[in-house]
Amino acid sequence: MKTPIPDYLEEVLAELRDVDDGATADYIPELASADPDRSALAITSADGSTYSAGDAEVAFTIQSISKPFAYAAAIMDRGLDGVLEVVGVEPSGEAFDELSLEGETHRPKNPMINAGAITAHALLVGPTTTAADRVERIRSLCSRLAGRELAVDERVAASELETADRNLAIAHMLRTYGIVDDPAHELVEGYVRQCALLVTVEDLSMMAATLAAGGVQPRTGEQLMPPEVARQVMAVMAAAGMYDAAGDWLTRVGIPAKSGVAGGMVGVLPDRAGISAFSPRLDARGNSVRGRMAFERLSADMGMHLFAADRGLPDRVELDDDGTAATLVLRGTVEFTAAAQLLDLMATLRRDTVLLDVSRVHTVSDVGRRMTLEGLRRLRLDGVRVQLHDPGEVLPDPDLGDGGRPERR
Ligand SMILES: NC(=O)CC[C@H](N)C(=O)O
Repeated sequence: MKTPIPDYLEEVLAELRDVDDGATADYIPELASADPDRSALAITSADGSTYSAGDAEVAFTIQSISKPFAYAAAIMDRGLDGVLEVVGVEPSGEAFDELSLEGETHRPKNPMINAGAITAHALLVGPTTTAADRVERIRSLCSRLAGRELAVDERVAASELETADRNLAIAHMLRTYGIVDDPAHELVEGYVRQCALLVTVEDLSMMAATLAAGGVQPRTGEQLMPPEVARQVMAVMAAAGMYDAAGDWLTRVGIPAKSGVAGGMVGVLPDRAGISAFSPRLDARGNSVRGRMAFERLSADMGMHLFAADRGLPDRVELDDDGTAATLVLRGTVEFTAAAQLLDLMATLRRDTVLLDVSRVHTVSDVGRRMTLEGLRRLRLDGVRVQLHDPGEVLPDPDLGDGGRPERR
């Protein structure tokens, strides 16, 4: 069998295919000409499995999604206190490119709006750094987070620089209050090149999954930032990642997220997954229209709202295999992560008989149940004899779609 998660992501995208509200960003000429119909989704679980659908191979510029990662790098390079001295953590309730600072301190309100992001960029590496070293710092960190070498799209960077009056105004404003010292043009050029890093949805989901896993890149196992830094970044994303839509987003979708004007979007679910979407048409606030709708659907379907308190103990799955028959043992609470692991195991097993043992499971979420039954259904379609050991009835009425049931053991 084949794991059904990409099929599900395809289905979410298919449902959004006719949505053509919004428009590509027009203040950066190179972005205005992007193909607006592209769309893609990806999820990387906290254990490093990536599932994607749609135009997953298309690269686009990271734009503002670089901000949380540059903030992480600035904290690692200067310490949290050093960063908090010049950039706050309060939601601004304003547009991303607003020329605004806190009243008394003159700090930018948070690192997710441009004023705070340009300041965080200025903090990279150390006080006597060159512009090129700052860009290399963020490029190399993002590359290690994504698990492959990322490059700057110099055409997009050059195009944005031609129309960068607003960001230049922000940098000059920051200089007048002594928040940054470097020449405004140099800072904006570096920041714009940071925003022009080319990524795919799979890269973004892996970068987000690293935050979700407390700074450990789930595929390489490398600790790329201390857990406290990952936590700080995710908390600021929750407070301010969606700019002036942050409160609406956090209550409705419940996934700390960050969007970019090229149409990308990432979300983080601590201990669970990194999620990403791509679709270039933006709403008035600069967030991808289809991306927003895809996140709403994923959150609702998969029970991903951060404040839905129904998770219980961490879940897991184990395999007991004697060569002809395999027993899959689920434990704890079964929601997306354990069910995705279960489906991955089912997809690689080549056995005549598969017994699913749920005797040690205490709760199965709705998404856990649907994913588990779909896996059993697909195994049976492949001609596998499927059996279920469920003395506690945690999977009541296990209909495999066609009215059939697994054999009871
Ligand atoms: N929201 C965004 O993605 C904005 C990023 C863009 N480079 C800018 O600074 O205007």
